[in-house]
Amino acid sequence: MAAPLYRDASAPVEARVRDLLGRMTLREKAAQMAQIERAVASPRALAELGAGSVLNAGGSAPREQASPADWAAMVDGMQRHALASRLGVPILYGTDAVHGHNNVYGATVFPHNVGLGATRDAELARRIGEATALEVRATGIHWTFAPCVAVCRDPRWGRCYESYSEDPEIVRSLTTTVSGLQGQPPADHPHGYPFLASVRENVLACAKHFVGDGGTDKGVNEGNAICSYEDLEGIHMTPYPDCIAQGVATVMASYSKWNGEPLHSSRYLLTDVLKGKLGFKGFVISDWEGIDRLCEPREPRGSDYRYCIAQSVNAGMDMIMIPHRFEKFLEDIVFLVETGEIPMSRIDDAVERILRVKFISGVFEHPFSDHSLLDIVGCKEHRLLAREAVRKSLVLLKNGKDQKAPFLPLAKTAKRILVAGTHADDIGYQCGGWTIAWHGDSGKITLGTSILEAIQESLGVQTEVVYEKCPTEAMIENGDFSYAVVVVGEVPYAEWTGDRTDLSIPFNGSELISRVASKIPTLLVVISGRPLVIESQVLEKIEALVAAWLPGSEGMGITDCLFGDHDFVGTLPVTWYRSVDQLPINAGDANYDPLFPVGYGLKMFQSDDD
Ligand SMILES: O=[N+]([O-])c1ccc(O[C@@H]2O[C@@H](CO)[C@H](O)[C@H](S[C@@H]3O[C@H](CO)[C@@H](O)[C@H](O)[C@H]3O)[C@@H]2O)cc1
Repeated sequence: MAAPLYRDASAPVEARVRDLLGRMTLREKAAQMAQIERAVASPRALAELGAGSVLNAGGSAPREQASPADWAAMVDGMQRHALASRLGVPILYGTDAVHGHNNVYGATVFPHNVGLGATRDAELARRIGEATALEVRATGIHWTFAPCVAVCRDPRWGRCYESYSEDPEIVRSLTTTVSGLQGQPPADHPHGYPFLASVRENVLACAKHFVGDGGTDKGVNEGNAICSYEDLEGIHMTPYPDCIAQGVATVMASYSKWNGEPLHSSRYLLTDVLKGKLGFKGFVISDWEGIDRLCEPREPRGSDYRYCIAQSVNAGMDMIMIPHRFEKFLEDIVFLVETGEIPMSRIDDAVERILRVKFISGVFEHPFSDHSLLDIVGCKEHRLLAREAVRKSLVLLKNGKDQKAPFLPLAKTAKRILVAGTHADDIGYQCGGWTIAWHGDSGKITLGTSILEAIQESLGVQTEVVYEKCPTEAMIENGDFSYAVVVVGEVPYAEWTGDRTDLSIPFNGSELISRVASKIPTLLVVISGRPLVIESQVLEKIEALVAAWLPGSEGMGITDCLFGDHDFVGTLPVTWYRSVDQLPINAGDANYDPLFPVGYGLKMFQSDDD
C-alpha cells in the first residue's frame, strides 16, 4: 500500500498539511496544540496521547552538568515515543537558548541582548544566531524561544537585559538573529511563511513576547502597557515585521496587557494584527502557564481554566505552553470544541500552522539528533566569536579625569595592581540570568574565563595581580598599587525577580569604589543588565568607567579593550539616567537630561576619521 501523502517529502508542504490534518481525530489535533515540560513528557503523553511539543523550563536538564550527548539522548528518546503514536507525528522540542545554549553546561555563553545592542552590529547578531543554532542542534533540539525583541522603555523591568535597546530601530536592526538561527530565506520566499534552511545546522526561532512586553507601566513584569495603538505599533511592534520577513517560524505571546487587555486573549492583536495585517503564517505559542495566568489569581477552579483556554484559543493562540497539566488541557479543549465554545475551524487553523512548521523544519524526515555535531558545543571558534561580541559590547563612559590624560589603556608594565569587587572573579555573575539555572547563579556555574582570570592571562610575570573581593583600608593605603580595577554590579535575576525600583550598585558597591578610588587610580567596570545609579561623587573619584553589561563566559573580551589590543566601539543602547526619579526616561523625551544619552561611547584612540 502506498505511503500516505503526508509522508512524501517531495510533496508540497500545504498538500502534506491538508493530508495529515484530514487523518487526525479531534483529540489528536488538540494534543498537537499542547507543549509539555520535559519532566512530564512520558511515553503515555507522547505515544498514546500525542503531545505536539516538549520544552525544558529554565534550569530543567537531564541531570546536573548534563553533557550534550545526555541532552541528545533525552530528546531522541522522547522522539521515539512520539513516532510510535498512531500517525507518527514527531515532536518539536523547544528551549530558551537566549544567549547561547545557556541551559547546557560547557556551552558558549554570549553577551545578553543589551550588550549586543551596544554593538549595533547586525552581522554579529546573525553570526551569534548561527553559532547558537549549531550548539542547540548538537543536543538534538529543534527550536529556541529567541530572539526576545522587547523594546525596554523602563530599566526597572527585570527583563531589560533581554532587550537589545530602548530604541525600536536598534532592536529591529538586530533581528538578524532570526536569519542566524533559521538560515537566510531566498529572495522569493513567500511573505510570512516559516523558513528553515538546514535541518542539520539551523533551528526554529521564536520572536517574543508579542507585544509591548517592554512597555509596561513602571516596568512591572507581566504588567500593563498603557499607550495608544500608534505607540504600541511604532515602538513595540516595530521589530516583528522584520522577523516575519525573515520567515520566523513562531511568535510567543506576552504575559503583559495592553490597556488592560491580556495579550494572551487579544483577538485583535494575535489574529487581526499579527496574522492578518502582518501576514504571519507560522504559529503563536503561549508563554509558560500563560493560560493559567489569564485566570489569576491562580485558579484551583477547573472551570475557569477551561474558560481561559477558550478565550485564548479563540483569540488566535495556536500552541499552549501548558506545561504540567496536559491531560486536563486535553480534556478541556475537547469539551470546548464538542460544546461549540471553540469552532473546529479555529482548531484546524492552529494545527495547520503547527504542522506547517513541523514539515518546514524537516523533523518528519530527520527526527533524531546528529551526533557529528556534539563537539561543537562550547568549541573554540564559538568562544572566539563570543569574545569578539564581548569586546564590541563594552561602552567606555569615562577615560581620565582630564581629557588630555586618558587612563585607558591600562599599563601592561605595572609592578603591582589591585583587582577588587564582587564581580571580578565570578562566571555566574558575568553571565547573568537564564544561565544553567532559570535565574542564573554565582560561582563557577559553567566553563568560561572570569575577568580576573582574563587580567591575569593578559599580564606578564612582571606585574603582580593582587585580588581581594573587599580590600581593607590597610591594604588600600599600604598596597603600593599602580592602579586598581574594581568590578561590581548586579547579581543574576530573571523576570519579576529582577523588577527593581532601587537601582543602586548592590553589595554597597559605591562605598567600595569610593574607598579604593580615594587612594588608588581606579577603573570601574560595571556588570549589569541595565544602567545603575552612579553617584556624582563616585564618578568624580574614578579615573575610568566601562559598562560591560552581562558579557557571558568569555572574560578575555573585556581585557582585549582594557589593555588596548582593541579600541572600544560600543555605544549606549539604553539611556544611562542620573537618578531613578527620572524614570522612565528615553531618547526623544522632552527635557531629556541623562547622565549619558543613548549613543554615547568613548574611544581610547583617535581614529583617522576623527
Ligand atoms: O519557583 N517557582 O515556583 C516558580 C514558579 C513559576 C516560575 O515561572 C516560570 O519560570 C520559568 C520556568 O522555571 C519559565 O520559563 C517561565 S518564564 C517564561 O518561560 C518561557 C519558557 O521557558 C520563556 O521562553 C519566556 O520568555 C518566559 O517568559 C515562568 O515565569 C518560576 C519559578
